[in-house]
Amino acid sequence: MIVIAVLKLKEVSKKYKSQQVIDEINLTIDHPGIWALVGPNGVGKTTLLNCICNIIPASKGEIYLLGESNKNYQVFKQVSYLQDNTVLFHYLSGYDHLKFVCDIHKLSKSRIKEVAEYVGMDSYLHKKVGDYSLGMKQHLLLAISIVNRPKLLFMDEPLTGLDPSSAILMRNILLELVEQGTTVILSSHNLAEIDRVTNNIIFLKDGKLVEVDRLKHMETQYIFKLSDEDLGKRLFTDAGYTIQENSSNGMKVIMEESNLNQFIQNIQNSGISILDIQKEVSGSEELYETYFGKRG
Ligand SMILES: Nc1ncnc2c1ncn2[C@@H]1O[C@H](COP(=O)(O)OP(=O)(O)OP(=O)(O)O)[C@@H](O)[C@H]1O
Repeated sequence: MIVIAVLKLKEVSKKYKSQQVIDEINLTIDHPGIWALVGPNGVGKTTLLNCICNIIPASKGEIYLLGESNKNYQVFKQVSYLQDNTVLFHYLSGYDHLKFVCDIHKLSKSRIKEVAEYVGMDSYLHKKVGDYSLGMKQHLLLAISIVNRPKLLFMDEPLTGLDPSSAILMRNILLELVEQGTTVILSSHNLAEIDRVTNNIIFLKDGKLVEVDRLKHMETQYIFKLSDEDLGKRLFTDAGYTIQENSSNGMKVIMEESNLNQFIQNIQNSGISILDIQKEVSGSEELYETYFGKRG
């Protein structure tokens, strides 16, 4: 059986004058899920998404969406792209925008109300976009991008301006879309939120993509605060653990969860008390630091 890739990039490059932003990248995504495109400001995430969606032409290479070339505009019946809010018209209402998109996709007007309710913007649907807040515009962009129930959805910084409850709503909507078979590729700087929705991270660095399965890099660290630090240090070293950090919070060690109880026993048998134990699971933030160095 031939499996048609949801997204396929073949040797794609993009140059602005002499600046090589995307450099002969290859990528195949062949099953539904969420992929996060991550990299520092100015690295080329928007450029790449724009090339994929044929908003700007790639300088070189081939791009296939749902098995079709991105030059075949028909494919965009099933593909959506949530761009930044500069694509919105201030003098039109949310309803006007959605009506326009529904007309293009030949969807009935009832879908406008349905999607507005779904993303929580029904109370300001008829207001002019010029009077929207940043978060309200983001809700509208989300509504526009999902109104056609896309099979493939690209999102450039979808969390911009969202308050915590809107971010939770966005997360739930993304997870629901994936359950229904949609593939989502989103760029975001919000690594904590990315960790909540996916383990598939694609780093963009020096024009190249690095695909990472976060699960394979996840480490559990425990911070132990003990009544006797010197004896504690010796216990860790004797058991073969390296203390990663020693601060007023305690001593941080990488330890598999299955070894924790045994180690607690060792500590208790040695006669010292455990004042506190905290657990930390490394996420995209730590992975990001290995590729790009510490943030801020
Ligand atoms: N139209 C353009 N003409 C010339 N250079 C451009 C153009 N658009 C973007 N660039 C340059 O390409 C590089 C990548 O920009 P891009 O907006 O794709 O980065 P990004 O990763 O999306 O950044 P951010 O995280 O800040 O949104 C930057 O150096 C930018 O200055």
